Amino acid sequence: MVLTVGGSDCSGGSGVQADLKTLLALRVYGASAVTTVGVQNTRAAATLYAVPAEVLAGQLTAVLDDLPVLAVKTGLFPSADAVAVVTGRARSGGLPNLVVDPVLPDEGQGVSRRAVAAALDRLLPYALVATPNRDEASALLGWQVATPGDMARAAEELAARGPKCVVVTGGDLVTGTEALDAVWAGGEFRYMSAPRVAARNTRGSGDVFATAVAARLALGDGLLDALAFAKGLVARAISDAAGWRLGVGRGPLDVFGWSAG
Ligand SMILES: Nc1ncnc2c1ncn2[C@@H]1O[C@H](COP(=O)(O)OP(=O)(O)O)[C@@H](O)[C@H]1O
Ligand SMILES: Cc1ncc(COP(=O)(O)OP(=O)(O)O)c(N)n1
Repeated sequence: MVLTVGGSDCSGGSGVQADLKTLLALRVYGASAVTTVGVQNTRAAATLYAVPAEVLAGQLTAVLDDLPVLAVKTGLFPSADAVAVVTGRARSGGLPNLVVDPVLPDEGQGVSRRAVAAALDRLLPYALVATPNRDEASALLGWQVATPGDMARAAEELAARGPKCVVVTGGDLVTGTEALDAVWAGGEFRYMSAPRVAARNTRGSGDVFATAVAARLALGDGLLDALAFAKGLVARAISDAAGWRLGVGRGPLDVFGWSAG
């Protein structure tokens, strides 16, 4: 089973809702610890209502002290304090196969994006895998990650901070026909590529990708196999959702493959 730690997206397209659906699609039991409640939909960015740090800590204890968690995935945190709760558990060795998707909140409403990024930097040493997109990698590193070459350099620099593997995802990088991710794993670099799907429904693609990695690790895959599986799943799920009209904005992925029949 996998524990996902992240924000609630009431519209169901990202956050813990996307994670739990992805786990279900992969026949992996999922538990969740909610860091923040997002009021959001396909049109509007989230207004976040943080769950108190002690409630987050209580959720982690309730799940980890009882259930056989084989991998943990983290997503959106509303504050540095919330990240610190998870880092505390990680430090005591309690978070197996930790996949950190360093989703950053928007600045404002008392939220400091910079403080959350700094706190995530302290969680990274405990991660087996980190999966920042270009924007998140830029915030963590303090320089602009723009080109595929930058993504490669960013993956290596972030790996030097502790994770065994870093995938800098390039979902928003339109440079041709491929959706390109930069992977640093086991001291070696490679690009991971799949045909770019021309689709508007890509909400939660980072969540689906990172959760699929955690799920496959929990099922016993090696690291590179888990990454390859997740890459294929996310491309297929974006493609299958291409005809969906769930909300007027950027809609969710078809993780179950319903459209494919
Ligand atoms: N249009 C697309 N076609 C195929 N793969 C995509 C597309 N958009 C994103 N991906 C893939 O989805 C995964 C998540 O990447 P990304 O969208 O960058 O994450 P995030 O949602 O965190 O910004 C990556 O493997 C990326 O290459
Ligand atoms: C609650 C919540 N909202 C938004 C996100 C971001 O999801 P992600 O997959 O990283 O990015 P998009 O593809 O939706 O831009 C989240 N993780 N949690």
